[in-house]
Amino acid sequence: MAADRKPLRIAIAGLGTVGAGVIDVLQQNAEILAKHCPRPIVVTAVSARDKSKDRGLNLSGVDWVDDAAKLAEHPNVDVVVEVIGGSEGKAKELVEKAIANKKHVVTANKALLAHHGTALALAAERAGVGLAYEAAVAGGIPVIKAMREGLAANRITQVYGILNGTCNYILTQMRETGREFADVLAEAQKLGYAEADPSFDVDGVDAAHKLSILTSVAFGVAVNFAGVRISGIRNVSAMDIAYADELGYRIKLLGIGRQTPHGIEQRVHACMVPAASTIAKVDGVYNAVVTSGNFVGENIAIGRGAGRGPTASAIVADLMDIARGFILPAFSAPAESLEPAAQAPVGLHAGSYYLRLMVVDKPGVVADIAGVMRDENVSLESMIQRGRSPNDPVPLVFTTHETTEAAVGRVVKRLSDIKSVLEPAHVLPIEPLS
Ligand SMILES: NC(=O)c1ccc[n+]([C@@H]2O[C@H](COP(=O)([O-])OP(=O)(O)OC[C@H]3O[C@@H](n4cnc5c(N)ncnc54)[C@H](O)[C@@H]3O)[C@@H](O)[C@H]2O)c1
Ligand SMILES: N[C@@H](CCO)C(=O)O
Ligand code: NA
Repeated sequence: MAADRKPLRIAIAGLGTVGAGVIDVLQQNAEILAKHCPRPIVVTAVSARDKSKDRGLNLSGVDWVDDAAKLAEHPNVDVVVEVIGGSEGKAKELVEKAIANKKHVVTANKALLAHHGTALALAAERAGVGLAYEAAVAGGIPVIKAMREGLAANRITQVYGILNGTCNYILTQMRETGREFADVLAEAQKLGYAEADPSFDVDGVDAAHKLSILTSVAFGVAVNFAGVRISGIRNVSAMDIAYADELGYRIKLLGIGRQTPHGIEQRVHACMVPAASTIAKVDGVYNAVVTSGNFVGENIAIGRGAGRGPTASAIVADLMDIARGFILPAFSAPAESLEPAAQAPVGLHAGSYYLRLMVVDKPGVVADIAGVMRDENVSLESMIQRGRSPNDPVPLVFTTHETTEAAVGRVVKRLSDIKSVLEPAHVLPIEPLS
């Protein structure tokens, strides 16, 4: 059968880090794309906030549209590439209108999909168009493709990983160079890794957006962002990073999705992982996604999770799939069948924990703390107490044997009532990964 060689006409909404990257890939890799894909991919229209800005891009012959939503009804557009960002506003309006006008959508917008993914997937299926978003989860790593296609024969029991490049970059730099959090964040922003509002990165929200999408693809359920228990890395201090090293761990911001007997567990938080584990060695802007399938076993993908090139690479691959006529349901299962799933209660999470307390160094303080742990049935695995300073707060570090999040929560609350404990406890779960 003769291949369809009609150009695939695309519109790009947003010409920032990712939008400009898409144009780079299409132009610089034109030859390789022509080899791999029967239909040329041609940019016919663009929209961004500031028309006069010099972006160093060659946009000759490309139609500039002031209102991005108008790209949805542009007569010379088959696919809308949405790289504006944000779960509401112009990005949502554009994507909804594009689908309604039977145009395929490729997006890097995890916030939009985390909040409206199931409804958009349903609309796309009913309209007979593709909704592709490989760039939205773990940037350049083809994780959606891997899970939806390569691992499709498996029952997935768990998916977890490093899902935010900015946080991983910050934690790596803090550990390796001792630099301050704010300093490293500014650098991640300059490198184009961070979200428009970087609190989405450092408070774990971006990783939670991605996790909610991943769990939907992995477990065949409706996207449930509200079901993710979220915390970020703002409270991870140089002291915790040093103690992690001493205890044989690294601190990583992980997103973890698991099937449990109580429902689906979705968590994003900084945690300690064994220094010898694969994930501990994934540093800088790199992301990693580990999937467990009942026949394939464990599968690990590592690559750059943010930045102009890797993100654009994923978007152009999605465009090539559309050009090849290869369009799958957005979340593995047909959108019609995506049901909300029961979420496991947070307090039931079982595991070991690291607790750092800042205390007044006086007799009896350790006994008081140990008494609280005994009362709550939390068993200690180790304790580090170093240095003496009658005038300054001193750190006291504990690791526990397996307990529950609820029990640790009760311990933390009761410790705050002890006068010699000067700050709320710094708590990090310990994940026994291999
Ligand atoms: N930067 C990354 O590494 C990365 C990686 C994966 C996904 N993403 C996602 O890609 C999207 C874009 O991110 P970015 O880093 O390129 O952001 P950016 O801030 O660099 O670019 C955003 C672009 O959108 C334009 N824009 C904003 N509001 C607009 C509107 N109302 N109409 C038309 N254009 C508008 C801006 O002018 C700008 O050109 C976001 O959803 C982000 O979460 C980014
Ligand atoms: N801000 C995101 C971009 C990639 O999704 C990150 O740092 O991972
Ligand atoms: Na990806």
